[in-house]
Amino acid sequence: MDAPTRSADGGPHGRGSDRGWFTPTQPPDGTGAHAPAVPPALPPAPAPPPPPPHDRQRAHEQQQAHEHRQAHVQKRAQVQRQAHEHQRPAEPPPDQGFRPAPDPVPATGAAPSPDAYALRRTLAELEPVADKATSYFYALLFIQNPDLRALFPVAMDAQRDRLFKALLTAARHADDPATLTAYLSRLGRGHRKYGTRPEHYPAVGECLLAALSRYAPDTWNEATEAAWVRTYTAISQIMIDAAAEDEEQSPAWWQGEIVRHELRTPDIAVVTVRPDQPYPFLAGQYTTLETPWWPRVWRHYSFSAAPRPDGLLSFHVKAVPAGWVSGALVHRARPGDVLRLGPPAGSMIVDHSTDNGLLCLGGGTGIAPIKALVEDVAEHGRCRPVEVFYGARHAGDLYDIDTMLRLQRAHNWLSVRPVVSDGPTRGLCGELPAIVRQYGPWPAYDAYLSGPPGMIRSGVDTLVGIGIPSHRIRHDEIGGLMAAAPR
Ligand SMILES: NC(=O)C1=CN([C@@H]2O[C@H](COP(=O)(O)OP(=O)(O)OC[C@H]3O[C@@H](n4cnc5c(N)ncnc54)[C@H](O)[C@@H]3O)[C@@H](O)[C@H]2O)C=CC1
Repeated sequence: MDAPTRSADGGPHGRGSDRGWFTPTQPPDGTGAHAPAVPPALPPAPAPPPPPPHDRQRAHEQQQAHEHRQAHVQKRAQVQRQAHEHQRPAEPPPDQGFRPAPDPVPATGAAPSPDAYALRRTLAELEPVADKATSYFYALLFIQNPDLRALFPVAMDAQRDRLFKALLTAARHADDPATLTAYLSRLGRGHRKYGTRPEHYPAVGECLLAALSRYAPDTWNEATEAAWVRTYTAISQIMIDAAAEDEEQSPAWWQGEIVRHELRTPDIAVVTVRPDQPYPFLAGQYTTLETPWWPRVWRHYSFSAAPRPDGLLSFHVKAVPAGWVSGALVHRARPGDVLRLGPPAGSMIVDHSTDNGLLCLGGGTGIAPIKALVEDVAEHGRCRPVEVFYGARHAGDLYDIDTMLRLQRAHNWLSVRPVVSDGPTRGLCGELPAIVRQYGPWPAYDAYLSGPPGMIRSGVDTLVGIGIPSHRIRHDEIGGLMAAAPR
């Protein structure tokens, strides 16, 4: 496809005036301007002393063990750095819906840059016709680039417009380079599993601009177009750089063979898979899964166990009505079936630098990452109090209560309280947040919430209301959760 003749004379990320329309640069060397601000990697441990000559075999084994440990330490540091990026405050969720800012003034009250102002005007005008603009964007993209169609699911359901939404989300944060870089880097890494390549970006950019100019004609002019070109160029570059950097360290996806499939209730299964190569992650994180029956349809699930010596990964899946992936994973999947896994993500990880207690709220299958956090605390061997409130609508929905009570018996620092909201119970009855409030206050606790978006919202409000500062409350993004709701 020919490069358009639009100009891009520098932009919010300092692109030079000679850049023109988007042109991918070489993969970064790790020191590029777009490298996310992350903590430095752990320093390498000193090499072991040279072995006596008579013990070469043992020395060889020691050297291998040392290299293995080094690789493990570096990998863990990489995962921690990536998790750190997720912890940035105000990081935009990947799919927060097509809700352009109605007012082109940023929430901070600071005056927007001219580019950000132009972008927000376009988005405000686009809002009422967002659906039409999205449809037009994809129609144009696939007509002009038929080969790109294969990167998307056969049925373009809710996931269909993720790309467009993400671009618009990014555009909204044009004046916040740190947030934007963290968000886009993660997006770029995550796009590797879709087969996205640098040469796809100009094609997408062209169609994006065509859709914007068609559906926001009143605010579209040469200056606006130049602002969008600059922004899209910067967005693309950050994503490409992050993907290239990630490519040196991780595969685009992993394959995982199902080795165990336990149906815990008629619609909830615990699925255990063996990845085809080591899969580094931290307890509390989540991944994306694709089944063989619905190619290119990916859904998020949390790891329900901390990293294990045997490398197996487990997930709790609830089949929801009309849920393609969740239905297949619960009702169709069997040992021997092979899934694909994306990279790990998420910042709901244990802060091991403090001895604060952990107050955990797990609602429904949201108990999965909470169980992983408990195992993580147990592995670190520090006796921090951990209080788990495990909520379900009915007593029969507490499908993992036996496991949680077994953990409680094994660890005297752990307390597990089942809570039922809608049905008869001999135990605690009510909504999780209200029950947790009754047991408070929780002055020396960090809070971890996982479950339906409504539970997280009211849980956060309650916890803040009883004095837990918001920086000590962790949960996955609400917008991301809604997009991630098992289907
Ligand atoms: N499978 C996984 O790995 C993970 C799943 N999740 C999310 O957890 C949710 C689990 O869904 P279900 O098992 O169907 O749970 P559910 O809808 O049966 O509810 C579980 C608990 O949350 C409470 N709750 C629900 N809405 C509430 C609200 N608005 N305010 C206060 N409490 C509320 C219920 O009373 C119940 O105690 C899904 O949204 C899923 O996306 C979250 C993290 C991991």
